[in-house]
Amino acid sequence: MMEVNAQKQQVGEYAASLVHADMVVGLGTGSTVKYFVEALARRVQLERLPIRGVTTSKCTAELAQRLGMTIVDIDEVDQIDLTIDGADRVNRHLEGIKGGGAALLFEKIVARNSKRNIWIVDESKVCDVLGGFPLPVEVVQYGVEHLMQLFTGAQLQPVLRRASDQQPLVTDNGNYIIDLHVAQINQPAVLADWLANQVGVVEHGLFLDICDEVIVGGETMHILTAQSV
Ligand SMILES: O=C[C@H](O)[C@H](O)[C@H](O)COP(=O)(O)O
Repeated sequence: MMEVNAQKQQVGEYAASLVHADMVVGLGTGSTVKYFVEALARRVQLERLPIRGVTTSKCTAELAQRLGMTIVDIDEVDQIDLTIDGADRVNRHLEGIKGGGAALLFEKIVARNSKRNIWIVDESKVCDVLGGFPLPVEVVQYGVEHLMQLFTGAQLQPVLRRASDQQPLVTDNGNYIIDLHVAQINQPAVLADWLANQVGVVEHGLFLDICDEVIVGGETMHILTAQSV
């Protein structure tokens, strides 16, 4: 089996080849997207590729700017042509769990405003039923303990995400993340609706009806589409 980082590099570099001149490109977040941004920045330099990027986190914005890419605010563009992002889990219906890197809110806003969304993943991320990775939920800080109790009562096994200093992790938007340790999410749409309706929840990491294609790394890199299900 091809090593995981090699797969991330493989799909990141392939995704960079999908970008064309004059595109507005959504730049996701994470260790897989890092390879994509680096490869795209090389194309920008070598080919003088005129593109503009919209970022999904401070981390990606810093990387892209350091590599010389032109970054614009999402409100400066009418639409994003193509967004390339990673995912923590994806099933064969192209539904995913995202937010392992705490960037789910901006990622979902960028995705919803993109004409086309492509995810790049190593093969360990593909599953039949979503699960096996905690589902991140971004919540406002105020009243977080009450949300924790609500989630506990709903058998969602919540854990407040902490930073390396053991303080609650604060997102780019000043919120907290609660990770729900659900072994299998059999009805993602039902859970997504329920989460979206809870006061204090800003956004959840279930990305449904968003992704158009998934590029999966491995010895035989392949592409999952809605048609291939
Ligand atoms: O918040 C982070 C994002 O949703 C990432 O795209 C996701 O966690 C995948 O990251 P990685 O490529 O590092 O596994």
